[in-house]
Amino acid sequence: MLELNQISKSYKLADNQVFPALRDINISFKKGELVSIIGESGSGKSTLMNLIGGLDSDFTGKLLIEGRNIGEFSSKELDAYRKNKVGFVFQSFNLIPHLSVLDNVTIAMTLSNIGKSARVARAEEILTEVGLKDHMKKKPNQLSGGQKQRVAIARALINDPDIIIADEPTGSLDSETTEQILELITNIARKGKLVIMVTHSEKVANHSSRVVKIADGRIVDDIKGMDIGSAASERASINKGKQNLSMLSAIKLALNNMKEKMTRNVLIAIGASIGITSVILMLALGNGVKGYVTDQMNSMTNPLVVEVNMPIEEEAAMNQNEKGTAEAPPGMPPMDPSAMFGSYTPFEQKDMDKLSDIDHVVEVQKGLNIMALGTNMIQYEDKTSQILMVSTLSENVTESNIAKGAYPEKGEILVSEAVEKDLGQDIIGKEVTVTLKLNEETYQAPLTVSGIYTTGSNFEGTSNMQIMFANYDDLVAIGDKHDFEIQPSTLYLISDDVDHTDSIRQAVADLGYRGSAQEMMADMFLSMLDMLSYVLAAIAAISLIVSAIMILVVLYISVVERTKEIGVLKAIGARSKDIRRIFVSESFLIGLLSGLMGILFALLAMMIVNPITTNLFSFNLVVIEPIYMIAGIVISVLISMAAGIIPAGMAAKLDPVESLRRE
Ligand SMILES: Nc1ncnc2c1ncn2[C@@H]1O[C@H](COP(=O)(O)OP(=O)(O)OP(=O)(O)O)[C@@H](O)[C@H]1O
Repeated sequence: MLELNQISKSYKLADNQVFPALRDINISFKKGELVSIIGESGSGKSTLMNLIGGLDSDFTGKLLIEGRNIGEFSSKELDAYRKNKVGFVFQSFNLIPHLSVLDNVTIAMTLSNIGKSARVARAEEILTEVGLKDHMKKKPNQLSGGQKQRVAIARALINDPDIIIADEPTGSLDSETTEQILELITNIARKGKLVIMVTHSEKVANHSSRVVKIADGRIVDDIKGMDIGSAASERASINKGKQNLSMLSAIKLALNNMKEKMTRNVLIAIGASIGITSVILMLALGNGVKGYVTDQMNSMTNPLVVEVNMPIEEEAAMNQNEKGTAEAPPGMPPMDPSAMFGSYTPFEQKDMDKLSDIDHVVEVQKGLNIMALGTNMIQYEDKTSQILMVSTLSENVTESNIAKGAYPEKGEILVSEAVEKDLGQDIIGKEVTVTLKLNEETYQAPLTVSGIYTTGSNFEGTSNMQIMFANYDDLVAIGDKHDFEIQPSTLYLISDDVDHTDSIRQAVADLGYRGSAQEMMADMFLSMLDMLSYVLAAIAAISLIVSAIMILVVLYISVVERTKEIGVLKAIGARSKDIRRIFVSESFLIGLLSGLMGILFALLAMMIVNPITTNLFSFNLVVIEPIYMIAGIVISVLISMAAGIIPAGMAAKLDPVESLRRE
């Protein structure tokens, strides 16, 4: 069944030296034998077992199993050989501490993706055989030494292998338990399996059917032992499973590993969640503020109207600055400094033609906006109000902007609350004297106040200013009276549909004209917000990098801690891929956990912050959309899995022989 031909094995040492551990081994084994390998410490017993067990295929000579040379096996064939043809029993049991007896025994079946019911059925059968049927649910540390070794034997037998390799199986047991375990092992051989066992104990060797002595890597003796007899061979009718560890089983195994180190994993997830929380909050904050600004814009302006101003000419701006009149008053957005009477660039017919040609524009209305300090005023009886802004009425001023009184007809004006304060409460319906400075000359005209204007928004700044709205035609008439032709400083394009307003606005910008001052302010505000988002994004990025490193370190530690377990899994037949899969699953789970925590913290922050901002500014600062939470989870999982690649690769690459040797 098993034949070793001219087997030699050397270990490479430093400085290109080699140490010959096995030299020219020639031996063959039959089914039903119980072979004891004896020899001094360091004689090469374990080395030989590793070769036979398929843990080490780096040797010279031929190691034939049923006529096929293990030395020529592909790594896939070698994995299958370990999984299905050999079973390992170790001196120190090497059970996986966080798995139950049942799971320890069936791990090889899990690695073959065999269903739970089949696994349990087979485990019951095999645990009954070793006398541990009632201990299936226990963890290894709840068992006695003898019981642990029985579990290990059950694990070795689970896939009904042809060969059992036992490295000092009784080395850690007292004499009574040794007897029981030996009986169990002898029984296995009797039923037709080949059992090869390393031992230091003569008593144990005496129980076997054959004793092979090794010294200095050579076989020095090969004698027949006692007759152990034979029993009917019972081949288990089990499905050995051609498949491999499924992702789901890998996640289950990973979950089990993680439960073992619960506190550590939760702490890591909390640490990693900080980055995720900041990502979600960053998005939610931007969303909240943008929503607020857009709302405010919509409440201040008519959604069908696009305001158009002439582009600011650098020179005009410079001149105005020198005159010192271009400074916007506090609380007011920066104004086009040229929009002063007599010095602004008016719209010409060709501008109007161009603008009215824009798709979906149904009408172009003319308007005038004059900002000045100390030149325009309204007088009523002995009271005077200095007007900062003289504007014409447009579709932008609607009924919602009328706080009191009525919308102005011809010959009427609308004044802001600040003007009302200057001129007295009873100003509505009264005729006032409006003084305007046009073209460096001062003109006066009597007009009637029809109502009080309000911005209807939270931008308190504008409602505290002295603003007057008049009909464009009235202003033109005042100009006409003095032979001064008024030309529009502002045009209002009326859209045929709310949905087309944005495209019109874009077309206006493309033609090189400016939008409204509010739009400019909102744009400025939004670009400031963008900057804030970048800062938050940088914080988030840094914390994500930190969490990636944290996860990497923790998984690295986990690999180091579980080196032996990885060796056991490999001996049982786990492929490198399976080991990687288990660790990648672990990083996936950490990522998932920290993503969920990140969402939780972001929601908590939202619940704390929003009531405060609602109270102060009547809007929700943090607006979390479901897509942000999904993004949080996805980012978290991706980062965690990326961090897991290195440790998982390390675990996958571990050499089973060395891992098993690890104390
Ligand atoms: N990875 C290695 N690198 C270098 N030398 C090694 C390595 N592993 C084993 N050896 C050497 O090979 C020889 C055989 O070792 P092996 O572990 O097979 O001995 P053993 O007979 O099983 O000993 P013991 O009974 O003490 O377990 C020893 O001299 C040991 O120092």
